[in-house]
Amino acid sequence: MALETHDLVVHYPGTQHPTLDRISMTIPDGSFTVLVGASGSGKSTLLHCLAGLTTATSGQVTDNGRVVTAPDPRRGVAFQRDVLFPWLSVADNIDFALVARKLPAKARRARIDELLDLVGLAPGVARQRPSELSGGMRQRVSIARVLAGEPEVMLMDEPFAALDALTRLRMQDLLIDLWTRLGRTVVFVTHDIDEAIRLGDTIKVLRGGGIAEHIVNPLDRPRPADSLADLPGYSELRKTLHHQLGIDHALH
Ligand SMILES: Nc1ncnc2c1ncn2[C@@H]1O[C@H](COP(=O)(O)OP(=O)(O)OP(=O)(O)O)[C@@H](O)[C@H]1O
Repeated sequence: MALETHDLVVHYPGTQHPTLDRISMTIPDGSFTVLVGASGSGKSTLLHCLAGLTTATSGQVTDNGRVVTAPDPRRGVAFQRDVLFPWLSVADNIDFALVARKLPAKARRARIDELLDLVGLAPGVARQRPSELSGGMRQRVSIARVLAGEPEVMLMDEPFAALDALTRLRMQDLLIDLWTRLGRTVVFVTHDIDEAIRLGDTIKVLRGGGIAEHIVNPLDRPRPADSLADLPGYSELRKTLHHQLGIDHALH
């Protein structure tokens, strides 16, 4: 089964061209897909359509064959800025997603401990408020909350963009680890070429309202951050992506 778009068009009122122009694609279950593209190419719009947060002008999104018309717990969404409730503790923020699933109190407490452990946070963090945590820790809590909803599909809109370089690499490792162990589908938006190369099995390049390129990542896993450039195929792939994103033209 899969998440699919069928001739998906989004044309925002007052704009000359459609942002998404008849996009048809298939995201198979368990795959890790990265969406890249220049600013304004429609990455967030496409992700929001997959989530059911944005309504298409025409065409449709289907999730396992069922037309997507609204957000659904099957599809968890993570944003660039964490959207934690500042007045709630970390535990209560995660609990929010568990209550929605109507789990009994005892099971919820145990699940919060498990989720914190899964994203590499110490149990003591549960009592803290988001404002007491670093950006990296807040994003870990955000991911724990998305996971608490047990989504089949994780839709991630530049979730690590606001983090410092080292924390970002650690979060990529965490995500790869979770994806490998939990076997969920991930669709991940980024601007960052190395992030796309480390994470994605397929990399879709958005340009001119469509998917200009669909690249199957030839790099074997693991793809360690400190030796990424040494992996066979890295330079070629990086060159291709630079070219596809028009970065080489911008530099000359
Ligand atoms: N609600 C809206 N109303 C009108 N235009 C919009 C709306 N949302 C997005 N757009 C326009 O659609 C285009 C695509 O935006 P989108 O945010 O999807 O691109 P993006 O590739 O995610 O960009 P970025 O990398 O800068 O986040 C932009 O030109 C943007 O101004």
